[in-house]
Amino acid sequence: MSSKKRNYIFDFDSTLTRVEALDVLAEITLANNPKKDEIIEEIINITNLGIDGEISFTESLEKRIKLLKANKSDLSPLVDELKKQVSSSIERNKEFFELFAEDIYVISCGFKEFIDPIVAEYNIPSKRVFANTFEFAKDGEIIGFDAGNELSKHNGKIECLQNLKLEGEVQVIGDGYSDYVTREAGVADTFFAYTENVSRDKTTENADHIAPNLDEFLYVNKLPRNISYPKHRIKILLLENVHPDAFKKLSKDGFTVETVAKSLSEDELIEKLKDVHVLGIRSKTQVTKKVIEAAEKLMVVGAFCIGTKQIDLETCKENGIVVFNAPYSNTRSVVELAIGEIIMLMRSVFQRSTELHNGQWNKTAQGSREVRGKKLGIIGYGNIGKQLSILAEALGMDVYYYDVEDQLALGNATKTDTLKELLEISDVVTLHVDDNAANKNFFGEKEIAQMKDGAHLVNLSRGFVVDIKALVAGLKSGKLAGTAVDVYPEEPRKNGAFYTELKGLPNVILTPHVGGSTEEAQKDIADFVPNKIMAYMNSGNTVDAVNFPNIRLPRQTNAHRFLHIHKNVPGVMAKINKILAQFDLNITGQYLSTDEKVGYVITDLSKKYNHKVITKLKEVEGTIKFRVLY
Ligand SMILES: NC(=O)c1ccc[n+]([C@@H]2O[C@H](COP(=O)([O-])OP(=O)(O)OC[C@H]3O[C@@H](n4cnc5c(N)ncnc54)[C@H](O)[C@@H]3O)[C@@H](O)[C@H]2O)c1
Ligand SMILES: O=C(O)[C@H](O)COP(=O)(O)O
Repeated sequence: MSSKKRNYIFDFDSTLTRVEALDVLAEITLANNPKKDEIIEEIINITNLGIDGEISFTESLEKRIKLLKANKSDLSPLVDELKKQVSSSIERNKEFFELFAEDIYVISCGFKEFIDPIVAEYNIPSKRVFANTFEFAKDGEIIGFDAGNELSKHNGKIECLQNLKLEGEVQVIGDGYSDYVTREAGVADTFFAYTENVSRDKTTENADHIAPNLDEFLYVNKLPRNISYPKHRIKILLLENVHPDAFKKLSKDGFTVETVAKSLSEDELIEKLKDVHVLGIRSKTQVTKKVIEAAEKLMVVGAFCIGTKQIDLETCKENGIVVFNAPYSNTRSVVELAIGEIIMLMRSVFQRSTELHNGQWNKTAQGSREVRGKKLGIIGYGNIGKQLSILAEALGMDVYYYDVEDQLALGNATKTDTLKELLEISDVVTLHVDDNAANKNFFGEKEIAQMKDGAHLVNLSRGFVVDIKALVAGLKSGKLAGTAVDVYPEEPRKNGAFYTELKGLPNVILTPHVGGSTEEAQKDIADFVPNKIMAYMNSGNTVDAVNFPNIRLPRQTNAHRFLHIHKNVPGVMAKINKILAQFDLNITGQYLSTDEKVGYVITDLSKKYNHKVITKLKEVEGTIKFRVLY
């Protein structure tokens, strides 16, 4: 903190509060006026013209007061309303106003009658509030304002500051013309454009700094604040058309979010991730070792899907990057598509449809069967396989399943001991194995040969699981009666041309990896993954992380939290605790979780401590990442 005396000059309307007070007063006074909306629009218009400097401020004030038709008795409800409308970041940093009470002034072109009671709650006495005052008629009607007050005039804040003759540096924080001209006029040293409630181009263009909230202002000035790091400084990049709800949710929480509709190549990703803290992807983006090692600021990767094999999870872990996914959100969508495709395949519906599209009527029952009573073989009885099992039974199918893990049979499903056994009896085989690399070409010539003649194969799992050449051969030879494929060994990064050897074969349903692409699934993912990201960024929680020791933390209240990620080698914890002891910290909680590679220790401590401890903790050999949260 600078030792030089500094004065902080706050604007009131749309800075300390979220609203323009006279607009709120209009809502009150015009509540029963049939022309209310028209008049309010006119008032807002006049307010903006004044704020932007398009008309003189005196003129704007005179016009508004005339339209308002307000009375003294309207001021009390106005104050009550304004109390509810204090800007969020001002509210959460009340402590700043207490600690720096002597240095804070409010200079406003609003009115002391409503400003004084609001800012009094922030420790700003009336004597440090400079604003206009109303003129009342005998019956209490507001008929004007004190025209002798400099703040009722054009450039009144400049004159007010000149008259104040403040010693030391003067910083002005506001959202409009009357604020930024103070710096131009030389009566303020620095102007902060305050954009938490409104952002005007002219104001931001004329600012030394743009402060999206008070957190940023306090951070830039190294002043005590309620949040360790302003959230808008944390950048989130969402790729691959992630549902817009994710953008909304993360932006609302204060993060700066950018979206890109497609996936990016390795080089593009490296370039883009230079200043990114959180990356959101779906199944296409390859987060390779090279990408991770170049992304120095990266803290979290959110897979807005189930699969995580596109991410080098180990390298992420070694670099202290936590990975989350959405293991359940799109499972129902996949199951519904699988059911639909099983029926379509067994009725040769796509074939009949293609014929008609080509102008050929082919009414036939050949190659068209009901699913009722047929045997469905599910390979991979996990989240998707199990749900499919239930729905298929509801349709009257006889369900068999094979899984490398011991899985409990749901409903009346029958477990087979071997894959061969399942293949030999099933009329339709459907693949729902996970995306682990060992499953590459898991289903090939041998497995197809073991299937019943005229059976069908469905693959909604991963493209590399099936040997496409063997599948094509199986279809061409007539061994298989049809197939539905949603996933391919190579998939393009964005929509456009695509080729597969399966193209043009009869009774083959091809879809472009849309098993999980439903509104419902994407919306659910856009809720689930951002919640995980926010829980980690805001409090350090790693519950459900796929590559990281899981810690569920209580919310910290009135404490600082040290989050230390380190290599899990002997002695690191001892060194950390030795440093904490040396600095005599008042520790209120400590949580540790490790795996064979990393340790994640969280220490909660009371707010007062020697900040040198942070440097010492960062210096501990084996430290991967360290951050402080409060
Ligand atoms: N097409 C899409 O849009 C889409 C959408 C969601 C999920 N998926 C994919 O679907 C697959 C299944 O997802 P899930 O959520 O059910 O996964 P899951 O992890 O819950 O279940 C997978 C099951 O497969 C079993 N398994 C793995 N390898 C096997 C093998 N060789 N033989 C037999 N069993 C094996 C596992 O033991 C596990 O029980 C994944 O590959 C996932 O990526 C695709
Ligand atoms: O892993 C998954 O959840 C599926 O493959 C869906 O991936 P997507 O989000 O890229 O459609």
